[in-house]
Amino acid sequence: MQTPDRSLDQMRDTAPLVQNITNFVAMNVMANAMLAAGASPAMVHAREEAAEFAGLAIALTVNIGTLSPDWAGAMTDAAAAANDHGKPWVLDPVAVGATTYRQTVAAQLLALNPTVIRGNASEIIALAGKDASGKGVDAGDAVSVATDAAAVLARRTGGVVAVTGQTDLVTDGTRFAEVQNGHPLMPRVTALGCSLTGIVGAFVAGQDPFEATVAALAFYGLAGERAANGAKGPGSFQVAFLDALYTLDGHDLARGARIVLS
Ligand SMILES: Nc1ncnc2c1ncn2[C@@H]1O[C@H](COP(=O)(O)OP(=O)(O)O)[C@@H](O)[C@H]1O
Ligand SMILES: Cc1ncsc1CCOP(=O)(O)O
Ligand SMILES: [Mg+2]
Repeated sequence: MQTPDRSLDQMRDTAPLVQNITNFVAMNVMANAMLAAGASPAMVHAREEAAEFAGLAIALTVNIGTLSPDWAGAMTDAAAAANDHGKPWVLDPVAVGATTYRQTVAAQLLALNPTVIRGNASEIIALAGKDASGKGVDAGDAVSVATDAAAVLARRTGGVVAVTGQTDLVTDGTRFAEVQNGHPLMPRVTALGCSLTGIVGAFVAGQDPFEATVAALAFYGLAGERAANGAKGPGSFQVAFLDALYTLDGHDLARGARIVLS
């Protein structure tokens, strides 16, 4: 398995162009997080150009946080184009369990076999068609409760599923990894899950999806730990978090990643 520090270095060496079709809340937060980490984000969602841009970008991320019909069409077009071009793409099924419309669009996206699905436990459980306890965009279920749903989705899509929360879980249906990095201030700042999806997109570009996803989660969680050191609350944490994504290097990650494989 490639070590997470090598994955980080490879991502930074290539500074991949990642197309993101994300939500209105996340757009700025996510672009800044991706830039700080060393990637090159582009938020491109018009249906007239989304698929064409997917051919230019190295990877695509799709997030259903503030969904509307026009955007949903751009999402399926871009994901299909990414598949046609052999580019990896990452699905963030924000609040999928909340409404029938989200479930319908998420099912269309799932049928396009995302390379990686990244969501909180309630989203992963709902996406697998089971009863979840999500509260809008926030999780109401523990990550451990989503293990079976994650494995089912991974086998169904042939991709990787990452369930995030207090301790993260990554699986490709066969391999499982627990990523123990992170800090409780992270879910107190909006769009940090969405931003992580963008970071995963940057790591999977040209890398093994399972290894790259594990590395991205460890890197992100460790940046959260570093940022929390000295933060007074969500406001100062958010600023320090951007700095930590920028300053954290391969040596820090090799020392600080807490990953358990099974
Ligand atoms: N209670 C927690 N303790 C430590 N890290 C957390 C906690 N909750 C979430 N995180 C971290 O926050 C990041 C975003 O995950 P999450 O909050 O699950 O996403 P979302 O915002 O989509 O619900 C991940 O890196 C995750 O590990
Ligand atoms: C608050 C909100 N409402 C619709 S999308 C969104 C952002 C959700 O971000 P995250 O899933 O990263 O917490
Ligand atoms: Mg989310």
